[in-house]
Amino acid sequence: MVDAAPLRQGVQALGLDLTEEQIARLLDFLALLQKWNKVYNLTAVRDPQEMLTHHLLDSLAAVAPLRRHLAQQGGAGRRLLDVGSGGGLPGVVFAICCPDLDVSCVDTVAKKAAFIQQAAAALGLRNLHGIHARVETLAGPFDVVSCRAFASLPDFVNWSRQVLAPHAVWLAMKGRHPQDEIAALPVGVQVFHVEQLAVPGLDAERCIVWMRPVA
Ligand SMILES: C[S@@+](CC[C@H](N)C(=O)[O-])C[C@H]1O[C@@H](n2cnc3c(N)ncnc32)[C@H](O)[C@@H]1O
Repeated sequence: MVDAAPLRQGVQALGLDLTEEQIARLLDFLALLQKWNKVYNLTAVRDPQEMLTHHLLDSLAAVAPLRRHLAQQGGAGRRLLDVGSGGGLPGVVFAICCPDLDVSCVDTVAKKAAFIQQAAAALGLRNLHGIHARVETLAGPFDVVSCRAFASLPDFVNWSRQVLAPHAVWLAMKGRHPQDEIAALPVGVQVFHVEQLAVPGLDAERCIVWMRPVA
């Protein structure tokens, strides 16, 4: 089991405002991930401390930028699609931290989508859904389409373009600034912000590439 203290410290370092219930849900999610990873092979990361930094805090680093974007868009009832979500990263973390956001996690692997459904029930998250499909086959509309450790930026936008609502954006979590991938983006996709992230306890470069379609 992971102790709550390092998570609390990380959340504080990120300047995130989370309730006790949200902290408890994050810890419960980590416990579920550890338990079912042994059966389902959800992630290659097995060490509990590493799961905390490399998965939970890494995903939490994108929460403040996401909340800011949602606040700018205004209004509740927004829908996010997390593409190639695997064991639910960052989708489940977004669903816990943004209760007004409806989050769907899509993955081609059935047991991963089933795990998300199971996590939604176990954690009491009515705003979380697991979808077993290839993203290319989905229809939207979604207001935000996210991914982490998924594919190159050109593949990500080409495979998910059809699900975008009007004024929707892509939120791609990346390591180092992916200059080559940005240069290879198709015409009609604009990068409007590359936002650097600092993950507590992780000495690695992280960023969000924010993109939108342009006429
Ligand atoms: C490297 S994992 C990343 C998982 C998670 N996002 C993370 O950060 O830990 C990539 C995931 O994308 C899924 N995937 C690959 N191609 C896909 C597609 N076309 N549509 C949906 N999921 C896909 C794989 O099954 C895998 O679970």
